[in-house]
Amino acid sequence: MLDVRGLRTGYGRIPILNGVSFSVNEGEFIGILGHNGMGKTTLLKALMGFLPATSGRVMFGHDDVTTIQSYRRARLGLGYVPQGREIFPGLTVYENLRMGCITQDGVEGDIIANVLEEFPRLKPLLDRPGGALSGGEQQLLAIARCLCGDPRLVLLDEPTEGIQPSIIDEIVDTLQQLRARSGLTMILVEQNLDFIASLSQRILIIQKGTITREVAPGELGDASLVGEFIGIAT
Ligand SMILES: Nc1ncnc2c1ncn2[C@@H]1O[C@H](COP(=O)(O)OP(=O)(O)OP(=O)(O)O)[C@@H](O)[C@H]1O
Repeated sequence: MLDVRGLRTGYGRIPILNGVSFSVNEGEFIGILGHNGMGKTTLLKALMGFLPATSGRVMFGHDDVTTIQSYRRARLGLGYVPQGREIFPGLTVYENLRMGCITQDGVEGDIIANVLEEFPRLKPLLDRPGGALSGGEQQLLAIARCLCGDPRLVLLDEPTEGIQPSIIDEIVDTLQQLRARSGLTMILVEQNLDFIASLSQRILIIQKGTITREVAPGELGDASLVGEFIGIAT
């Protein structure tokens, strides 16, 4: 579904991604792990087209999306849930979901009702300002808003950051159900090893702007591997 070859990008003249190559099959959940500052968020931004590729190629299905604008990538089925969630705090939960429908031709109310079936916790909160939700509820809202755009591949950046454990479990359950029911594909950037291990089929390790290794979820229990390649204490 996604094939990335030799992708390079950076900020101004500072190179951050130095030739990233990997591929994702339809229905797969792929985790990306790495030290702080290794380029995980930069990779997701480059895949969405928020940062231009300086070289390399990104194929999404049969489409070469390397140079096309972000809104066209979204229309082709790429969805993005940014780090920090970036919901609209002054808009209600329902209005936030309406924003997610902007690229869609269907009936807005039907799209939102359909998505809310997977997010029962949001149903009683529809009239509440997004900024009045807890961090976990905001994360669920950000994922639900993304799904209103009917993505085939979702890029999810550090969804557990600053969120209490009970809602982290709920996010895991929600994403597992989505995978089972809708065959969603996902690239997940995370620092929470339990979270990434329970959702990912394969985990790619990013070091200094390249993918250096692929590990199975079970290998994240190996403290020496985690310390050497990921730098997170278990
Ligand atoms: N807007 C920017 N301008 C210049 N440099 C940036 C910018 N955003 C990020 N960087 C730098 O790019 C590098 C990669 O950042 P990135 O956010 O992709 O890392 P990350 O692996 O997602 O880290 P974290 O786990 O801390 O979110 C870092 O050195 C960072 O300081």
